[in-house]
Amino acid sequence: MSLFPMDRLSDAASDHALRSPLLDSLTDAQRAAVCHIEGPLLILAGPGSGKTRVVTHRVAWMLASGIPARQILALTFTNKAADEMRGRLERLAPRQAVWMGTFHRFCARMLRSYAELVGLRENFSIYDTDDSRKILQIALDEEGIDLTHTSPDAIAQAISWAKNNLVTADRYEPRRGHAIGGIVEKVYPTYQKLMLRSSAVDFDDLLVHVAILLKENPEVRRQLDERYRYIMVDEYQDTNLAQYTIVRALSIDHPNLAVTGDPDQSIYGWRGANLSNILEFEKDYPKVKVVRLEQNYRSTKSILHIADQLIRHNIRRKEKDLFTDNPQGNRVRLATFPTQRDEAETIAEEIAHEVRTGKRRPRDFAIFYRTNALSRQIEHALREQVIPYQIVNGLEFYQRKEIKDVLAYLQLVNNPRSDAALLRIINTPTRGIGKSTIAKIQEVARDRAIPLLDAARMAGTISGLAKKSAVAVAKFVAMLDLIGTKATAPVEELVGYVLTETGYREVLENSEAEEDHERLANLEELLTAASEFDLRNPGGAGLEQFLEDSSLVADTDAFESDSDKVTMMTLHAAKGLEFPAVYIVACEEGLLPHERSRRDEEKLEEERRLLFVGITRAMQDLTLTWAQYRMFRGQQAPAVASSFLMELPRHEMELIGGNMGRGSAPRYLAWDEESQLSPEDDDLEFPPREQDALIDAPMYDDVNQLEPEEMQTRKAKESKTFSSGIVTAADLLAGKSPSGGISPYAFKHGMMVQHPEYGPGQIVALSGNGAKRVANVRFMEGGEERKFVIVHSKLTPLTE
Ligand SMILES: Nc1ncnc2c1ncn2[C@@H]1O[C@H](COP(=O)(O)OP(=O)(O)OP(=O)(O)O)[C@@H](O)[C@H]1O
Ligand SMILES: [Mg+2]
Repeated sequence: MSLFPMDRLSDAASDHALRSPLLDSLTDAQRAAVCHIEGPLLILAGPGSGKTRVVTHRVAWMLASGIPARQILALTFTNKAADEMRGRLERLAPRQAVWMGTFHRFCARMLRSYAELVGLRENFSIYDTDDSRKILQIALDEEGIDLTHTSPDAIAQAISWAKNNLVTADRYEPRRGHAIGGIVEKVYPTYQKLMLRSSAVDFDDLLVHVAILLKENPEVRRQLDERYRYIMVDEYQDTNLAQYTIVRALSIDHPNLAVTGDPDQSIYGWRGANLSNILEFEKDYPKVKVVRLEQNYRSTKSILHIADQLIRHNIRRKEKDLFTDNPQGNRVRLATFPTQRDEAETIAEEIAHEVRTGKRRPRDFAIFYRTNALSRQIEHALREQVIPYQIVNGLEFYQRKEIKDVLAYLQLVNNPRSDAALLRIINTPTRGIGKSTIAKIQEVARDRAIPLLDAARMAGTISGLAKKSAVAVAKFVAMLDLIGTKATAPVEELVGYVLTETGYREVLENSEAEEDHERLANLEELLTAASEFDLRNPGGAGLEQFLEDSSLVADTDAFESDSDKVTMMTLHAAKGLEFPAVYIVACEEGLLPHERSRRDEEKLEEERRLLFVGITRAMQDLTLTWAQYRMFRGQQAPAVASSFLMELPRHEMELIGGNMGRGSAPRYLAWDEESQLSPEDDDLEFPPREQDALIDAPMYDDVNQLEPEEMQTRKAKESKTFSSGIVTAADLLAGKSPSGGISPYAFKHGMMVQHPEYGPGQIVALSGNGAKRVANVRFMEGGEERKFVIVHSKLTPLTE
């Protein structure tokens, strides 16, 4: 590319900078950041201000300045972000081998070179959550721990938390009062031991191993610091201690570290991200140049204003001003729906309408939600409208059973020590190796501290093992060895071989079941993925890389930015992206903010940032929605509008009940004028956040997990339930429940209440969720205590 003649750059860089077309499209502040190459740099700025754009341009600028591509490292939070950056860079400076990718990918790559230094083999496996849970279970069994009061998930999370904070197994000390600490203390070292024995790592290990590697091997650290002289980290606000340590270790001799971040968009605290990493950057690197970007290029004034009003409610933040020269745009919409079904169907109809009238294309739309389970109903509605959509959750494909099975065979070929892989397929497809046989093999492995496959090889000599079983195991081992002979074949060939040799394909082909046909189709898709991989890696012997790629598919990877489809994703996955029209659904208490944050102000602030991230993805149109009833564990439960909605300047928004207008006809309820709040209603008090009674809002993670038949009955129930109590949006926003009473969450412990028959009393206990929320009231007269299901009761509060 001849845009930036190198010889003119060195001395008169800034002069040249003003003339380079590469820099033309940047503001002064952005240009200052792009051209600051030597020394630490902190780009601190709000959403849509061009941080990511600066990183990309900066890479192009460095290349133009003569810095070799191999010295540049750009770390992103998601593969998607890296892909996008690569795409942008390709346009600015084609065919340059700059390393761009996620921390996890970078660490996987480092570990391949230095595996032995951390006790792994070069061909180590990367276990996904499923596989690591299997190992955790073995560790629990080995330690003889029976989980009664906690779950493997909770233990796994505690271990993950420790790892992200670089607390290794030998240094783990349970916190006082931490209920599961004692279990973690026992099981964490065993889990690690088993992982090493399998020559496997979990996602967190990738980071921890590299952080420790750099800490304990000064020479390696020095070499890598030398190699990666220019490092950039986008979304730095979401780095955890392990990531921080890695970046820091690589920027000591060459402190050319540029990070971008927005503390208001820090949304991974629950995973150990540490906001102080960005806030203390200036302390770590006293000579840092700080660049602030204040202009937003993404959103309309309306959208930006709403975002700003929301985030102001966070106390733990530095205030910053963001402005935009973009037009005012449409008002942000706040829509209330009777049920989740209405919500889904109306959104789908509206999108269909805009697509059919040629106003927008499917890819202009994005729908965000707090948890994945919320997507099902919307998917259904979009399918009904024949609108193409993609769910951005790459795990989906690689999490499918048949895919994981076949990958497990490949994993064993690549790393015969992989116990999780062996356990997965030793009897899949069924080949007469039962549970007790597997248990015996496990016993031998444990006693001799050897991998399961090695124990399986000894089947003939294992005492107490029936001859038939021993033969089955021997056959299995022989088959694996046979597949192993193809290890260096192109991956597509190897996959095909596995499908035939194991009988996997045959079993599915002979099956009448529809789902087995679907499985076959998925395996065809895997073959396609393998052949594409082979094309990209013509050298062959790419099995290890293929496995690495498929296990590092994070949930934002499946995003196809070029395809013309509506995008559906969680708010977490939406980070860094932008769309012309955005819907954020299910803005309800218990969901957003999530139930988990209910008693923790810091977590609540993180939830608010999450909504802030969602809002600031929108370029032109933004709609926030909630439904008065949502299905929860098969029951329609009354929902309560998110307290965050109450923090928005509703008089500046378009408030809609049920029907969202814009061309589509009202479908469900004739919401009248009343349902729209007027500016004076702004002082309506919706259940104050701090109150205790705002608890127990249901968790919706398992909403929509129902079987189709069940769905039918539920739907019938749903419409029945709903018709029994319709209230206006205004009522609901005011905190009134569908029964016409006050929201069950407006009652708190100790509150004085009035009952028409029993007179005044005090709430002495509260329990249950939503429609089943119960208050125990002790009445003044006679001191009698009575229980009430709040939504059906005639209780009214006497005190606020
Ligand atoms: N100087 C500019 N001129 C024109 N468009 C710009 C400029 N700077 C940024 N943009 C555009 O604004 C949008 C937002 O930029 P970008 O994604 O880099 O912001 P960001 O700060 O990384 O946002 P986020 O915090 O959400 O990740 C992009 O479409 C980008 O191309
Ligand atoms: Mg960005």
